[in-house]
Amino acid sequence: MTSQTERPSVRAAPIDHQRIVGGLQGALQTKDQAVAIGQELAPQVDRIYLVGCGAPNRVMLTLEYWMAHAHTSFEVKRYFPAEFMTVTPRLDERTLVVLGSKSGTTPETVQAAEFLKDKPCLTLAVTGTEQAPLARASQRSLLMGETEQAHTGMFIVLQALIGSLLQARDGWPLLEPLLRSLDALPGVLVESAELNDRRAEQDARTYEHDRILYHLAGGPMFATAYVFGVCMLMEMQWMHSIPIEAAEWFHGPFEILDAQTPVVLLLGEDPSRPLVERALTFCQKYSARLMVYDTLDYPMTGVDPAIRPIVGPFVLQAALNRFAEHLSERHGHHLDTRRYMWVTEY
Ligand SMILES: N[C@@H]1[C@@H](O)[C@H](O)[C@@H](COP(=O)(O)O)O[C@@H]1O
Repeated sequence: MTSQTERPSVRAAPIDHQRIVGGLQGALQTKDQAVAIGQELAPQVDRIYLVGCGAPNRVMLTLEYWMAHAHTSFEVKRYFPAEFMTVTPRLDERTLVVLGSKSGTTPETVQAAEFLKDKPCLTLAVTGTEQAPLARASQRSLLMGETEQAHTGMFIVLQALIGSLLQARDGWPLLEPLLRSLDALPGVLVESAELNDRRAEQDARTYEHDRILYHLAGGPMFATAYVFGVCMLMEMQWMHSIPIEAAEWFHGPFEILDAQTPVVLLLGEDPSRPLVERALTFCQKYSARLMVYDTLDYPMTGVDPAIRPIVGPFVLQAALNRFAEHLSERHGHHLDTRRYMWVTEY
């Protein structure tokens, strides 16, 4: 670790209201098209495969969770693109394959779309622009535009699509409050980042020298444990940072906990909350080095109460982004620095 005087000048990016809200306008406009495609495809499709790497795959995890919870009559399965091509699941004319990639250039995701070209199924890409290789290789696309906010943008578009499919096919009653709440989400991200900034800075000071962090979450909130733990701290800070499902905590992982072990616990308002609360009670007994982030602490202005559990993972993500920004400043390690990804052959 470099000392204060030698530390390279990396600064936590300020919270830029216009960049966040402006960066999500493309996704908000496209969500109406996503709803229309959902209504059109609902009677034509029986199986939905959700295919993406990294963060898009975890956005899809939240969709898969809510579709199971709604007792959907669709068969739904989520895949990593590389695995999707080796498993080659059933693909027929009543199969919809949704491929998500923020950049639209991730090789495995583009290869999966190419692989599907001579199959009878429907393909739908969710990505930035129509020039993206993924959009070119897919039959249809939902586009978010060029944006730094593609993570939440992908959620907005995919959740609108899935909400519409669920309403048309299974009579899901929450589409209208969902769409209203998605309109409010960009402002909520700014609100949540601002609300957490001071605490995030304090947490970054407290945990600056820790190189190992565990993240505990359940249900759809596991997406946030993964994106924060792996995409942000492992990939962007080179920390040993491990997300664990709360439902699995008592089946091995809890043996690692001692009084020095830092754990980030993420609590949402979805049905998995009691699983995380049980893990929290245990952690409080054996360690004082816990960071508890709870969506109940966030007002989510403009979000319908019934939709809070659905958007909760993205609200905590916005709050935790501040923690990553402040850690990057204290580590002198910019969030864009990679040693292998996009730099070497792999
Ligand atoms: N942290 C994310 C990864 O999770 C993701 O795999 C990669 C490619 O993502 P995409 O296919 O959305 O462009 O981008 C970032 O590095």
